[in-house]
Amino acid sequence: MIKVAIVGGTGYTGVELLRLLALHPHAQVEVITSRSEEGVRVADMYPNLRESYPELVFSVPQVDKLTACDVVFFATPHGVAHGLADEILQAGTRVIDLSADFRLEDAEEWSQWYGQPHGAPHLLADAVYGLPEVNREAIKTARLIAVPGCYPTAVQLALLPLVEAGLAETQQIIASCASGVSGAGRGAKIGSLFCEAAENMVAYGVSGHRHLPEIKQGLRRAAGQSVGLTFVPHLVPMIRGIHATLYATVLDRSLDLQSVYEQRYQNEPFVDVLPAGVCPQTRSVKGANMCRIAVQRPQDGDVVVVMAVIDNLVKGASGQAVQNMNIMFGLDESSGLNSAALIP
Ligand SMILES: NC(=O)C1=CN([C@@H]2O[C@H](COP(=O)(O)OP(=O)(O)OC[C@H]3O[C@@H](n4cnc5c(N)ncnc54)[C@H](OP(=O)(O)O)[C@@H]3O)[C@@H](O)[C@H]2O)C=CC1
Ligand SMILES: CC(=O)N[C@@H](CCC(=O)OP(=O)(O)O)C(=O)O
Repeated sequence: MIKVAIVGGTGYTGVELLRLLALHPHAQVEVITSRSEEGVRVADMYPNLRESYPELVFSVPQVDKLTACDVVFFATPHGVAHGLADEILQAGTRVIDLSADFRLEDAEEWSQWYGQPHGAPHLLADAVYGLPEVNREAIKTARLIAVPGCYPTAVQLALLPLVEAGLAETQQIIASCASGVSGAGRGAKIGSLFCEAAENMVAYGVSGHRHLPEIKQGLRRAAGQSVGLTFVPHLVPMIRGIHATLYATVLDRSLDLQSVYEQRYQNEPFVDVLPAGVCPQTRSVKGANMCRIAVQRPQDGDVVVVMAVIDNLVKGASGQAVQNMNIMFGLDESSGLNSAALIP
């Protein structure tokens, strides 16, 4: 059994890790932290997990307890893993960070977008960007994983087949995306209140969202050159889900893009290219570690429209984190991750 610690167990991604790991045949959660809920039983805070974790209690983060485990997941706000990862790694425990702390290769760029100094630039060389569909080999031997952000997961998976093969113009790609409210975390914020978010749709971060440099970094690696991207996220009144719509100009209209996408992802357990003409729905991935993608070229024109959906808390965060753990520990990549989506 892999001994697991979760730092930040009361947040949405933390409890999603608990839910997924409860179904995992080769992992056991030994430590779960919360500073505000110290001493509270998981079973009392999350009754849906009563049978899975009857004894597990939230404790404050203590390095010796974390390093007694094989792997530590950070489901914490940005900057927390910077402060703790080094000591944990030095003790031989692996780290899977769901925050953005190690996603950008350039510490200076990170501090510009995140508004604080980078707390562990010396660890960046060890960090592997945990998008298995791109980095599977590097993940196998990694000690420190930077789990991609939710929007970056959907947008990159939607665009990779085009940019890797140089099939689209790469200077003016448009990403129009929508997220459910759980993407903003569990902390109280005006914008997450029911009366603000229900029956409403609003764009935000139009002048620059912190996921822009992460997406551009991934697309640059895939394309072998810098990519021009306009990224506009929206908040929509659902709890879970991301819907990404990408617009790009194809270089060759005669290409069968449906086949290109099907071939690129034919061996990927968690990417599903839908049949031609079918549009993906967020509810088809709710609770599942899956990205469903569709590609169309309306009216046989130059513009390709790619649509991708994920559950922000699963393939966009905790599910992808478990997928990384499976790869790092030499397990079947799908261990504990095969559940179907929840409908409705
Ligand atoms: N929500 C989403 O859809 C996604 C989130 N992410 C990222 O995952 C991370 C967690 O997100 P989410 O679950 O939404 O966040 P939440 O705000 O819901 O939860 C944050 C958790 O971190 C703990 N925490 C806060 N500050 C500290 C600290 N200084 N030291 C230790 N623990 C701390 C909190 O517990 P306590 O204060 O009691 O210790 C809480 O359990 C974030 O970096 C987020 O950006 C990534 C992809 C998607
Ligand atoms: C709806 C909403 O607020 N979404 C968050 C992104 C989700 C997320 O947590 O992404 P990270 O993993 O990069 O932190 C946002 O726009 O900042």
